[in-house]
Amino acid sequence: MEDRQEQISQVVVTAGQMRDIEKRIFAAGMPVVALMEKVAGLIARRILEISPTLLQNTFSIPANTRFLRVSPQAGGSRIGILVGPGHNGGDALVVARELHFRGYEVWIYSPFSQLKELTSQHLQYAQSLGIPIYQTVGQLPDSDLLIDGLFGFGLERNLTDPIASAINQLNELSVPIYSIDLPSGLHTDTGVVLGTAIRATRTFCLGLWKLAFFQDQALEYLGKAELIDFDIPLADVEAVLKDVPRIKRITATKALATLPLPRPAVTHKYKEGHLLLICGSRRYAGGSILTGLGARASGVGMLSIAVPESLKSILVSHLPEALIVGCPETETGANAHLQLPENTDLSSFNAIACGPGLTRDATPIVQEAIAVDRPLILDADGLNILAQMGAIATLKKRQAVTILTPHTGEFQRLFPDIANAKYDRVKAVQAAAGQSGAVVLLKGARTAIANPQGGVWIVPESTPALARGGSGDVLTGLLGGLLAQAATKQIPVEDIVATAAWWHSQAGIIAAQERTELGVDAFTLTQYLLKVLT
Ligand SMILES: NC(=O)C1=CN([C@@H]2O[C@H](COP(=O)(O)OP(=O)(O)OC[C@H]3O[C@@H](n4cnc5c(N)ncnc54)[C@H](O)[C@@H]3O)[C@@H](O)[C@H]2O)[C@H](O)CC1
Ligand SMILES: [K+]
Repeated sequence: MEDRQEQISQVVVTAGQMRDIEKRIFAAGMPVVALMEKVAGLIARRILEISPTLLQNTFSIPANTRFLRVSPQAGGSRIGILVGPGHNGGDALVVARELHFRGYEVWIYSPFSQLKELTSQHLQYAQSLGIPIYQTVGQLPDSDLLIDGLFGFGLERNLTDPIASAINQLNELSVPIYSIDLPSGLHTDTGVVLGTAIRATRTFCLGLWKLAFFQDQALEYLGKAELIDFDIPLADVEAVLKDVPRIKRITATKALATLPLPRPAVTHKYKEGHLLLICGSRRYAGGSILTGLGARASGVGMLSIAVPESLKSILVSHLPEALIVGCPETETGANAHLQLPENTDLSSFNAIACGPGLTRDATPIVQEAIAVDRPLILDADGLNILAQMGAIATLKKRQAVTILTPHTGEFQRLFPDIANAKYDRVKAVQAAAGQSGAVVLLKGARTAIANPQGGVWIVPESTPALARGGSGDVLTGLLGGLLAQAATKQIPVEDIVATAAWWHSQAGIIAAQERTELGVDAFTLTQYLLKVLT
């Protein structure tokens, strides 16, 4: 059983679920005011840890800093606290008080007249301490850091003036902004900007990760995100989430535990999976090589690659360990149909991955692959051809596992009736998996993987370095190899897909760190895959 911190770090919740979890905590006797003190105390401590430069004086902050008492005349930096009407504002006011007591020059921006009771009390106390309070942006003094406590997961509707234009002006100040729980203005679940939103330098997500953190359109507002764990009992999380399909972040711990490692001491190549790749065309020879290199990195025991006959020699030269199957080709140089060596039938493969570099002229071979009762991954033109065939009706006929790995454009062609792919990718991928019965991986800055029961894995970090032709081919090969190796094990397919996507993005991140985001072409990416594990 994973430890508490690992379990908490995987959980992703909606605003409603967070509210229900909070209600349980308060119903169990935890006073709201106490929780606010605890949470805001953790936030204040984290701010001081992150921004030692806030202390403009000669103090050096020892690593185990509790709160350093800076004498007021020491003239620490100026910190502006943005206070909203709800408990997000309450959190911010507690932070303001604590920083004030430690000698920081603090001021408060509180534009709302109607505040929740607890928030109003904290504001009153701040005022009694002599902390200056302003109601309009025009009055605000300079600052070196802003703490955004305007709105958290209680934001329900679009922001309007005056707060909307105030937020736009605050964004223009080009002063670092640390947001409490969420950048104010983001929808907690979809990450959609409700009118306008704070562009945070950092965001401290409170207690449990909110869905917004994994919606592509939120990323430019979140800044560097981290979780502030304030000891939410797992029992409360389970009680609220027990009957709903889980949305989880894939973590290194989970991904590494899903890999086919360590290998049994006694094994042989046929026990470590046999993968068939159906890919390539005269026009896109490289796609088949990249897919093969991705499969190689997975460690799969046996690799067969079916390509048009004219590509056979180049594949052999790049992948000498693979069995290259030269297939008849169409006059445009596409894979016409599968022609396996005699006495080899498709049931000898643990998994089939079909699509990279096929072109649209390879419909017959995609139909053959779909008709085979073996675990099947469809990608690239395999998906485009499936879309032409009608994805949902076609896949309903399959018994064996199907995995689809579309990017947004392919997704829309496959599932034209699923509208919200742009605004709520998690809901969209859940709908696609439910309707098609397939495990669907929707590529993006935050790739999401859903199973037909609605469970979702989200890959919580990636790199724009991967936005290049060919990186998807590498993922298909890597995933195919892991799927083939897992055939004899009882591992949920979506876990394998999430592990492949995590592995792929981690390789991109390491490569980008060493070579910049411009230096991660698909071939280089294949050379970094094993660096993730070593
Ligand atoms: N996660 C936890 O367990 C804890 C959360 N805390 C903090 O509390 C907020 C949630 O507080 P809540 O009062 O529910 O909502 P907000 O502070 O986010 O503010 C919403 C507030 O504003 C009103 N409102 C909603 N939409 C608009 C709008 N478009 N324009 C103007 N006003 C709007 C709404 O009526 C609410 O009153 C959470 O994020 C944490 O920061 C606890 O303090 C600690 C534990
Ligand atoms: K906020």
